Amino acid sequence: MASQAVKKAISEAALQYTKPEGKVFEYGTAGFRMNADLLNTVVFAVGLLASLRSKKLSGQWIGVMITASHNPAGDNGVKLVDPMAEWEAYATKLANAPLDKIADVYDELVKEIDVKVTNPARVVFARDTRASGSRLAGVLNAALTATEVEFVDFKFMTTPQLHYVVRCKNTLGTQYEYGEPTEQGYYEKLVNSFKKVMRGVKVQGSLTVDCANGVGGPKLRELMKTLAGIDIKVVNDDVINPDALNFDCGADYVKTKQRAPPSSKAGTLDRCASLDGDADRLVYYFQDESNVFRLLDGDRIATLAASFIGDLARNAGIASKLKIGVVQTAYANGSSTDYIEKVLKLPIICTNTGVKHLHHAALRFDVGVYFEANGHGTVTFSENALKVIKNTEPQSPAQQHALESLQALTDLINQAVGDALSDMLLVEAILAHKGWSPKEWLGTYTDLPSRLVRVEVNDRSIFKAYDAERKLESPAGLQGTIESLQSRYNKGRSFARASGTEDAVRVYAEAASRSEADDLATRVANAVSEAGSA
Ligand SMILES: CC(=O)N[C@H]1[C@@H](OP(=O)(O)O)O[C@H](CO)[C@@H](O)[C@@H]1O
Ligand SMILES: [Mg+2]
Repeated sequence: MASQAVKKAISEAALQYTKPEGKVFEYGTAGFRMNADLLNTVVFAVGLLASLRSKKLSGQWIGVMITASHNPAGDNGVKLVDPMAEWEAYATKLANAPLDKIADVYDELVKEIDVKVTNPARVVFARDTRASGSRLAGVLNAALTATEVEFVDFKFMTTPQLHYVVRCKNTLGTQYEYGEPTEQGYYEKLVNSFKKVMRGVKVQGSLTVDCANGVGGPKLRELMKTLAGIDIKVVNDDVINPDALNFDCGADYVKTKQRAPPSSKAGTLDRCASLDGDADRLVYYFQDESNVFRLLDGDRIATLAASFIGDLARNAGIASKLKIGVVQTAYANGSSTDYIEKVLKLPIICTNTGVKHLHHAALRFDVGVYFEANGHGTVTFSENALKVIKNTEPQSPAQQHALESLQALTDLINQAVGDALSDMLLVEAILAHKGWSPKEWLGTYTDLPSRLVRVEVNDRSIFKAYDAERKLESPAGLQGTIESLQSRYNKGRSFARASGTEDAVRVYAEAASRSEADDLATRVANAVSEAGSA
């Protein structure tokens, strides 16, 4: 049971805030995310939750990130750094508790989760550059203070930087020590490993990086202070104008609109990349000789990384000892799936949408390459993989070079979470090794034209998916309709699922030609709309 003093402190702190009337909160795929004005009590609840979670894990460091990623500047959000399926329900419960009862709900959870309240609790938190961030950090501070948590406020950080710090703090002094738990430690790890991976090769040409006017901008500039060997042109790094964030720029804009930010001045065949608002998503693109916009999305980064790591493993003579695999979602372009299976000859797991599902599945491989098509992703290395890479005795200089490159990759890649800055260095290193421009990268396979449509319905919860969200079990009959529609198109594939972050159903369709993909998407969207208004 929580002490009377703690309960009193929680009540007093909570009553400084006002709960938005009639609003029901739910912890979703991306934590809590909404208009920043509604978030005080939600952030307070997450502070209490972080305290419970840390105590439950005997004082392990828990990370809390205040961000709304690619959402408009007026939104904000909050999420815990570690994936926590069953804890989402506790988060929801605390967030919806009336403020005068929140200390009692906290206490009920202490009992329900069986938390030893005398355990220490430790939390680190950070925020992106949104104007509302400092107010919300203050709320979090109040919740952590009330529950007597030891905490560190890292101020501005990218989401992956906070993940990095959490992992470093929790592995300090163990055999899995991940690095120095500071922002500087993060840059040093990236810069040093990039240098090692780049031994003997050079990055060709420049890279223009659109930072979505978010926290990635200043952090990329910080990284560039010690990073050698790449000519990076930073654009859209205005964090002063509060409305600029994600406006007409950023990874989400580029992926959704399938075009470069209007402000882009990049020339033909120039390599460009975009980050999202909290720098955990990355996409590449360029303008080809016919001035056609060409996107290199998460599927492309996954195939590039899988092919490179596969080659290195073969050159290092350890391919038979490492199970390399790729994890995708239903949104992956069918051509990328084909390429992975038929050309790279690697196994694929398809999971539900949301990085936590992909990350979890990736851990089933020794080297698990996972990316969502929209650019969230990374590569995980198992304990066995790390051991094999470290302990194999090279029999030739070529083998030694491959082993050293693999070793450096395990440091360059942020294994805690998908990280746009780390992924960017990975892509740059691979292109340099392969001697590829983005054109050769694009040439590995041809994407099927695809279309993503958002359909608003009365109640999206009636759309229940299965088979990694590729099929619908309800509303009854809809799956049959979708299948009969897609069978009419050459290479037609379509599915519908309720979004986890927006009040809508998403429809995806791909087919052999642009007009077929559009047509299939429209027809399935109509069927969804009809089923959703019944
Ligand atoms: C099709 C799509 O891009 N869906 C996104 C989106 O999820 P939805 O559940 O589709 O709203 O937001 C998630 C969180 O950022 C991200 O992981 C996911 O990839
Ligand atoms: Mg993001």
